[in-house]
Formats: sequence, structure tokens, C-alpha cells
Amino acid sequence: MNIKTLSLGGSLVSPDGVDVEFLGKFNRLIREYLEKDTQRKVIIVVGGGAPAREYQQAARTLRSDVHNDELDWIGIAATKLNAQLIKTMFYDLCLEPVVQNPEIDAFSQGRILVGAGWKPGFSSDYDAAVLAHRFGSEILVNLSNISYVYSADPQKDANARPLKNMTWGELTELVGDSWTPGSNLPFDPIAAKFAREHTLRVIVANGKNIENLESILLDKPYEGTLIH
Ligand SMILES: Nc1ncnc2c1ncn2[C@@H]1O[C@H](COP(=O)(O)OP(=O)(O)O)[C@@H](O)[C@H]1O
Ligand SMILES: O=c1ccn([C@@H]2O[C@H](COP(=O)(O)OP(=O)(O)O)[C@@H](O)[C@H]2O)c(=O)[nH]1
Repeated sequence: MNIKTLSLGGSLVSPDGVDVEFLGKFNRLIREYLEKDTQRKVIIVVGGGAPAREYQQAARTLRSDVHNDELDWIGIAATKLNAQLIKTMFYDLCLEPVVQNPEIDAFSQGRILVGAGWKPGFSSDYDAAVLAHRFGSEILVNLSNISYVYSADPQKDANARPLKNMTWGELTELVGDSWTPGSNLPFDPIAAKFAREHTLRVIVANGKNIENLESILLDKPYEGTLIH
């Protein structure tokens, strides 16, 4: 069995309303990839996107003393909504319920397993890392709206340089080692710690580049950052 795990950033599913055009392309690509070889399976863990941030921000405005765990539960609710949409899109290939606890769920039926958020303290990247480790994915593909991890946030710093290859130590220097609900980072620091401990390799790439995503799935040369 060849299982690939994708952490599908909420920024791709719901950047500002659902991106139906992107999801249509993603749907076709994953179906074509699975049709070509019956040994292939895909795990897709879905993030919260704009609804997670919008509702977390509303909670912060409504209650200045709101606790981080409460904000995280709001974010988790958004990941569940997005994940249910992805499961519905892959209804014939995804036969298990949406995974809400990556430690206890099995992947015995169907070709696609869809996961959502689990519990406070990290992002869906962490849940994807747990599933990748549990089901023996060699590589976790982290799909977001950026083509690489950069030397700084490319949306804030015009001089940010793309980094094509980095160690977990270098990533931690860049993103820190603590968790803030709703943070916008190329890879979650808590997930990075898990990935490092379990010697996972992660590719950060832009999910919108469908041809590039196909290259990654087929183990061909790709545009993106390899973290090891
Ligand atoms: N060093 C960095 N390299 C790349 N992106 C970064 C960096 N630091 C912060 N970011 C921000 O992280 C964002 C991606 O995270 P996020 O919005 O949570 O995406 P997703 O919903 O796809 O998980 C990028 O759009 C970028 O603005
Ligand atoms: O297991 C999880 C997954 C998500 N979240 C919360 O849900 C938000 C949205 O999830 P994520 O960051 O994965 O979404 P994305 O960045 O992909 O939009 C996070 O910021 C957390 O606040 C959480 O607490 N635990």
C-alpha cells in the first residue's frame, strides 16, 4: 500500500468563501491519481481557513478574556465544516467518517481518509503528522497558499527568500516553538516538534499549482520546500 498524507490548508478550501474552482481541480487530480494504481490511498486533513479566523476574531472582540482553548475549539469547528465538504466531494472514495481523533481512527475502508481538527493546542498540521506517522506515509505534503517556506513572511517582507531545503531546527528558528490559535505559518511549530521526533519529511508547496501537486504525488521534481 502506498499512502500519501496531505495537510490541505484552509486557505485553499475557504480563503474568503469556498473556492469551488480550486476544489474542482483538486477533486479531478486526486481521482486521476487514485485510478491509475489500486495500491494508492490518500489521507487529507483539512484546515479551518477564513471562517476559523473570522469566528475566533469575533470571540476575541466579544470577550477580551477569552481563553486560547476556547478559540481553538472555534477553529476546530471550522475544520470540521471544511472537512465534511471534502468528504462529500469524495463521497464514493471516502467511506470512513471524518477523523476527529487521529490516534484512534482506522483506515480500512475506501481510498481516501478525510481528517479534521482534534483538540486545542495545535493546528490541523499536527493531526496530519499524527496520521502520516500512524499509517506509514513517508512524506507529509503541506499544501498552502505559498510556494515555499521563505526566510520571512512573504506577505509582509518583499525581500523574503524562498528556502528549498531546510532542517527541522531551521524551521523552528523561523516559526518559534509555541502555539497561538489561528496563526498563519507555513507549518505549525507543535506539528514540527512531532515531525522531528518521528523523523517525518514534509514538503511545503502551493496547493493551487495542480501540476506541481501531481509531480509531488508521483515523486517527480517539484517546486516547494523539503523539511527534514
Ligand atoms: N516564513 C514564512 N514562509 C512562508 N509563509 C509564511 C512565513 N511566515 C508566515 N507565513 C504566512 O503563512 C501563511 C500560510 O499559513 P496559513 O494562512 O495558516 O495557511 P493554510 O490555511 O494554508 O494553512 C502564508 O500565506 C504566509 O503569509
Ligand atoms: O487539531 C486542531 C486543529 C485546529 N485547531 C484550531 O483550528 C484553527 C484552524 O485550523 P488550522 O490552523 O489547521 O487551519 P488553516 O491554517 O489550515 O486554515 C487553528 O488555528 C486552531 O485554533 C485546533 O485547535 N486543533
